[in-house]
Amino acid sequence: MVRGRISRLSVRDVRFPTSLGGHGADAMHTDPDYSAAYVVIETDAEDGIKGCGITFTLGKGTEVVVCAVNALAHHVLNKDLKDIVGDFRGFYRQLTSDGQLRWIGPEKGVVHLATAAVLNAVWDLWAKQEGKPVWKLLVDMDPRMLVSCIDFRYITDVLTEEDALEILQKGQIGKKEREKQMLAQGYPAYTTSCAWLGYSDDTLKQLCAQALKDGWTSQRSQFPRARLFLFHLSALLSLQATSFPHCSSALLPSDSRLCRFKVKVGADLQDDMRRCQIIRDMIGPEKTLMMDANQRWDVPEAVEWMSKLAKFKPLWIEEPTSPDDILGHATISKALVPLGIGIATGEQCHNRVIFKQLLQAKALQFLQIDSCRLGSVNENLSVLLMAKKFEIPVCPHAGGVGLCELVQHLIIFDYISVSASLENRVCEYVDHLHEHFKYPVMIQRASYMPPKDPGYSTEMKEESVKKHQYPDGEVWKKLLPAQEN
Ligand SMILES: C[C@H](O)[C@@H](O)[C@@H](O)[C@H](O)C(=O)O
Ligand SMILES: [Mg+2]
Repeated sequence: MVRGRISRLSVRDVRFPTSLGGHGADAMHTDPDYSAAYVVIETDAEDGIKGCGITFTLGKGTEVVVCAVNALAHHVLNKDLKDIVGDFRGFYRQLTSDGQLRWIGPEKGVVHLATAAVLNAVWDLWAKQEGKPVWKLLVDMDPRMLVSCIDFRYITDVLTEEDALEILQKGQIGKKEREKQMLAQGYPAYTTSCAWLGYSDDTLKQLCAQALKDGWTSQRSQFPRARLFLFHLSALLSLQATSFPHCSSALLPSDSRLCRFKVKVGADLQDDMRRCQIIRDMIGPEKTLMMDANQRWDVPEAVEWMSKLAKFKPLWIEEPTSPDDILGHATISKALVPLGIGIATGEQCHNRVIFKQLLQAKALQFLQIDSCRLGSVNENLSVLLMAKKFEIPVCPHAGGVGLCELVQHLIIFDYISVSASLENRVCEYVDHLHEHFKYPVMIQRASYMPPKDPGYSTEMKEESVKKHQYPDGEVWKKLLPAQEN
């Protein structure tokens, strides 16, 4: 039973100096300090349970998000949790429709990242009070209740409440078996942490060798390059995506030694050629390689560059151009069809509207939700359901601090209650900073094992928060004078 009135909201600026080691660096974000605006909400209930939420940022931006969280706080304070979750759609809309703050959004940028941090804390609190991890709270929730958490404004032309309900009701079939399967085997992951752009060739080789040894192995399915090609072709011939499912298990090889790695590209073509060659040589010709350009290119440049990198057989190119350029993505997607390269995007798609249009324009083959970029579970639910309707596989983004912890809940729920499929699906994993969380992710045999602790896995260790708080935490006190000199 949910209980308590929200009596306090605090937000802290927590930063990790990851840029010093080149961790997380890509073609556009060359010095990322993985950071979080860390929100904690408390209630007047006697249980003392707190809700913890984050949004992911890259250092300097964090203080701006912290301001935005404070500006939103009055919408949450003194509210009964029962009233919030009893009309979650209304509450979501209240936060995103603040008559003044909406002007600096709407539903995008800093104010939306702040909304995500606050709502992530609410979901954590709710799940903790129910004694369940968020994925399980969602899986056990009645479809009508799930639908009542979603704001359908701006997407009813492709997904109505009735459509959503129908999808979720169909998802009830076989749910128990899929839950058992998840608990036993976990959700398949791929790793990005070997090949950040800030790493030397030696580091890349060393981390790649280690990852191979640790078994970044495909346990159930491999992305079928031939099928991907056919899918693109069908799109070109204007066939309905639904009439041509691109993930028929019949054609999937079941080689259990297949691996999944992502490499950063886009800054310098010669470097990319060299680094991709190193990885391909190490992982062999059959294993899965993804590439990520982090929005570095113009549309024609993306096509040209990827034509050169095609020989390394990437499954997808991620964020080839501006995340706002829906038609640009569609053009790139069409051009890369004959090369068998899919388009993945989403980590910087502001909201459900952008995802709607990417799907409508057939501009992506892999949809990457993000647990902090979108308005928390509520908005992610709408995107998972749209992806299901368009039969586009969801492969979540998780490169950042806390993103793996959060997004595992969404993708496990997606499998059990929405997609019912693992074909062409894989969730990103990065091996950084998990030690700062009270309930860190658990990876086994290259799969996310469903978390069992109640909540959204976002609670950080108080000691870590204190040490990394910016600018007065111990870590920054030592670093800042050195950086100023
Ligand atoms: C700055 C970050 O590390 C990004 O490079 C990262 O999120 C990346 O795009 C990813 O896909 O993991
Ligand atoms: Mg990326």
